[in-house]
Amino acid sequence: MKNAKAAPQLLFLTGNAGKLREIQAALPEVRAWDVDLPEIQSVDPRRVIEAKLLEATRLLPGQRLMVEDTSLSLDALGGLPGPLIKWFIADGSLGLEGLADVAAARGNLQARATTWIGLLEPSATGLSLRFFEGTVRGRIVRPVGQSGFGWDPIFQPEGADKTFAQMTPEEKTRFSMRSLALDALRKAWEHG
Ligand SMILES: O=P(O)(O)OP(=O)(O)OP(=O)(O)OC[C@H]1O[C@@H](n2cnc3c(O)ncnc32)[C@H](O)[C@@H]1O
Repeated sequence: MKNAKAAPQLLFLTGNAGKLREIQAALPEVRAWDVDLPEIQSVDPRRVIEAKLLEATRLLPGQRLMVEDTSLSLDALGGLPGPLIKWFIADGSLGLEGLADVAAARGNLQARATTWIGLLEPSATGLSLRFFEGTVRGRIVRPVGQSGFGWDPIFQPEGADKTFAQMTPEEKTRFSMRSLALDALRKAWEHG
């Protein structure tokens, strides 16, 4: 089995149940580690991921660790909020409606969603850190749909006529940035 060496101790550092569900659907051997680590602020997700992984491996040396960062970038805002999306859609902030309003008011609905996965593994020479990325383009629409999580209700990926939140989990998997990042990771595993 190609993934045999991935089992069973790949720890996914996350407190997000939606992300965990989707990652485990693709990689059932992944276990969650919901640890509260300081998160540096940067518009480069790789820097945020790397800092988290290095802190985590200090706490739990010798483990294979995974961190994932998913961002939503609006062309109407020059690529923001990107990795800061969580704060834009938090309660009391702009929210999904507000983001959709901004995109519509600026006359540009184009957006891209990107998942970065960082993998930190013990290696013969110390630690190996690898990144895997997946991006899909789409458009921002008024919130619609009940499934999924986060900003799923306002993102309609290219090639689909509904938002992630209107899709079944299988449909979202077919269109999602996370699937592309996971494909890249699996390819790297297959090639050793
Ligand atoms: O503990 P971690 O894994 O860091 O979880 P998080 O919720 O902080 O995760 P991110 O920074 O990657 O996510 C930024 C925001 O984007 C949301 N999000 C992540 N993946 C998503 C997806 O596939 N669809 C919709 N929203 C998503 C997520 O709920 C956050 O509000």
